[in-house]
Amino acid sequence: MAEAIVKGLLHKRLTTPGQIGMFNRSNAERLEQLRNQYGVYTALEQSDKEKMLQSADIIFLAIKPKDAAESLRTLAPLLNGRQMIVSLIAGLPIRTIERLLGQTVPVIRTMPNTSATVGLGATGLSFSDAVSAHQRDLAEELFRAVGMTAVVEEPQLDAVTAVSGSGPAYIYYMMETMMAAGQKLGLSPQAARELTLQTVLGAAHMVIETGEEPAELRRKVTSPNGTTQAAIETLESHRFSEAFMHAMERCMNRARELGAEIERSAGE
Ligand SMILES: NC(=O)C1=CN([C@@H]2O[C@H](COP(=O)(O)OP(=O)(O)OC[C@H]3O[C@@H](n4cnc5c(N)ncnc54)[C@H](OP(=O)(O)O)[C@@H]3O)[C@@H](O)[C@H]2O)C=CC1
Ligand SMILES: O=C(O)[C@@H]1CCC=N1
Repeated sequence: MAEAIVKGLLHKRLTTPGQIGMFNRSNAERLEQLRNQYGVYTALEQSDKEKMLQSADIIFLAIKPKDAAESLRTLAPLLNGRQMIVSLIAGLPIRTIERLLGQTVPVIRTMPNTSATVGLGATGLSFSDAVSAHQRDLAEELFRAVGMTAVVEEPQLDAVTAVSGSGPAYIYYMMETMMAAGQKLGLSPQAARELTLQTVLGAAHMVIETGEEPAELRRKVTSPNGTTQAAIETLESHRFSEAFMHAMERCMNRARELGAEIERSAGE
């Protein structure tokens, strides 16, 4: 996810590689690849990581929820009151970030998605009380450079995760199935892939460019007693819509569980 944002920011020329520093826990090969590909600074040694954090204006937290508590505890003594923290971590509440840091700092909690890589990301944002108007504008500008943004109340970020954070995976899952089914029905792998891709792209563009609701556009594809009706009825007989609704609820609840797990470990 960090790479998606860096790639998007550089592509839009919102910053320069020399203003970006990246590090991870231990994967030197991955850092070398990022340095070669984007020209960003990277740090391997602990002392270099600390210097990078101390001199940063904006610190992006792009670590997995399971690593959040330890990382935030390590980060706490390196803060100088001037940095702004931007968290991408699913489910992790601002209050837990502040608790783990042991201080009140400007925290921007976000839920982006990987489509930021190609400038078509969708990011939900919420702000802690310590975030100034200027910092809000800056954060929105950063994420607008890689797609669209929506400012929401913090609890709604878990719903944003269910819709757009994890959303690309649902579409890829559907595409995988459409391609496999196309092949099973006799198309070549290439034809099944190309037709699926163009169908997904075209459908999204139709909603954007006609301004019509998906339900209306679907109605226009569905001839009475025709092929589409037969397909949709089959999906409904398998409770597709209900299953999808359950999946998204489960996604949102999982984000909350992840946050609660970190909160528990913050108290230990
Ligand atoms: N992937 C997605 O589509 C989205 C992800 N997110 C959120 O983004 C976050 C990152 O996810 P994702 O990019 O998929 O995960 P990745 O596993 O790809 O990246 C996590 C990175 O964190 C590094 N890391 C772990 N512990 C530390 C540490 N103590 N200090 C420094 N670096 C550390 C890892 O380094 P190393 O490899 O060396 O261990 C790795 O580079 C998650 O919290 C996720 O919820 C949000 C929206 C979408
Ligand atoms: O699967 C995950 O936990 C992360 C958060 C949103 C997308 N990927």
